[in-house]
Amino acid sequence: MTESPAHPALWPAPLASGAVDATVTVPGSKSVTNRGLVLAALSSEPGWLRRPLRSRDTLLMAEALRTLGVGIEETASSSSADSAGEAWRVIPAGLHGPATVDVGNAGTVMRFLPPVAALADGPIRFDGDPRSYERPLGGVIEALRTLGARIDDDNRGALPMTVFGSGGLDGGPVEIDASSSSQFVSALLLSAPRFNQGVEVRHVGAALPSMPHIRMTVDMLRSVGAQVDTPEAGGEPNVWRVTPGALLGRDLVVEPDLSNAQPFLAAALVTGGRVTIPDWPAHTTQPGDALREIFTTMGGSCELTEQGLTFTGSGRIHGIDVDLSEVGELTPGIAAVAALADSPSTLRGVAHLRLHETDRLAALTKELNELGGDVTETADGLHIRPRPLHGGTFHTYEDHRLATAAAVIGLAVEGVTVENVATTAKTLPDFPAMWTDMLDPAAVPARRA
Ligand SMILES: O=C(O)C1=C[C@@H](OP(=O)(O)O)[C@@H](O)[C@H](O)C1
Ligand SMILES: C=C(OP(=O)(O)O)C(=O)O
Repeated sequence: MTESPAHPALWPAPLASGAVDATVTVPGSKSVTNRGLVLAALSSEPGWLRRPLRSRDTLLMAEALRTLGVGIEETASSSSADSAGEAWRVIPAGLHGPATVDVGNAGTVMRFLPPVAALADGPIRFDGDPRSYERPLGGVIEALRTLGARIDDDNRGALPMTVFGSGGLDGGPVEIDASSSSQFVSALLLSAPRFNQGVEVRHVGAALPSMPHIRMTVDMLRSVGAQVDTPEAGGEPNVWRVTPGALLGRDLVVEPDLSNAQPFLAAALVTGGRVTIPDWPAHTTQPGDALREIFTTMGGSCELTEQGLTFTGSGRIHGIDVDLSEVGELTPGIAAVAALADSPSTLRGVAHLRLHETDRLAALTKELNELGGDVTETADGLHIRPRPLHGGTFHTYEDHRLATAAAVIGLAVEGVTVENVATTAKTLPDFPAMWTDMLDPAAVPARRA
């Protein structure tokens, strides 16, 4: 539905002239912002989101909630905790249809909002980018039907579709195969305090990916007063229960997006330099926190201080054999670094990436090989044997993480151009400028004047 840029430009990825040495302030987490918006919209009193991410995915979420009747005001923040000085004030209201929701290609919007729509009164139509029609949604649709919703999915198990909200949902027990996306489970849990009977979600089927994102859902639900039973807390494996009840309006400061910190940390690794990310949380459910260990194994070292996380490259990059099923969204950035390493890598546990923004395994294989790489797809990941790479056009398939991965390669390989770098707007609209600033921090005041 939303227009993509008509002629995606070619962006010459800058070659690093030496070791980077920069402090990079990374905007808020997509996953936290979009959960925070949904929970605030379902609360019984107004709340705040401070330092929210403003990117395509989060603006689509905010717009969709507004369309349903929720008040979301842009406001200068009064909190000293918010040095960015910006916040969203969310004012819950009755949820109404008819309405149309544009999900773009945001997994969080296309999965988290259908349960919200089932609580509205009136039909809510869901549509999005062509790729959104291909991304898995059937589990959410079937689960909502089991819980009492009426849904017309003309594409049978996918978008576009209409949820005929009836002002409430029975809820109760439901089985779901969420092996294609953890967001199925998160979606049902997030709205469940508002279901008449709450929910008992039982994942059946193959392994569930992205567990940290489910923990994020549970933590954020609890922080607004929801009662959630989890497998970790001594419950049954693969079963989550949410008790019905009112949610509190909270004041939430959104953490920096640690997965979006990845290309900048990778720059330190690839150039043997140093990058500091301020406000790196000491405790977090974000999967990006795993980069501390993964990139250290690949050749750097890191230190968490009051200034943030400082990652220092050693000048050597090592291959890695790693199961990324918990942190799948880090795969493109790890693959980029692995292609520049001094030994082969095996990335495992990420078959579900074939159904992300693009088929990430196929796209990484093709694009790295076209630059001279030697990458093969496995059933559930990639084998990457580093080779000397050459310049060329790196296609991004409207995938923000392909674009940032290409920029990492471009630091070390002359003549890499990135097709449609603007696709980074999905979660990081300022990426090209942030990248340039990182490479030449001394020139930032002049550039920004
Ligand atoms: O819940 C979330 O915020 C997310 C969960 C993960 O989805 P999958 O489980 O579909 O990989 C992740 O890849 C995505 O970027 C964000
Ligand atoms: C998989 C991703 O996004 P989405 O939320 O659209 O699933 C991602 O950001 O890597």
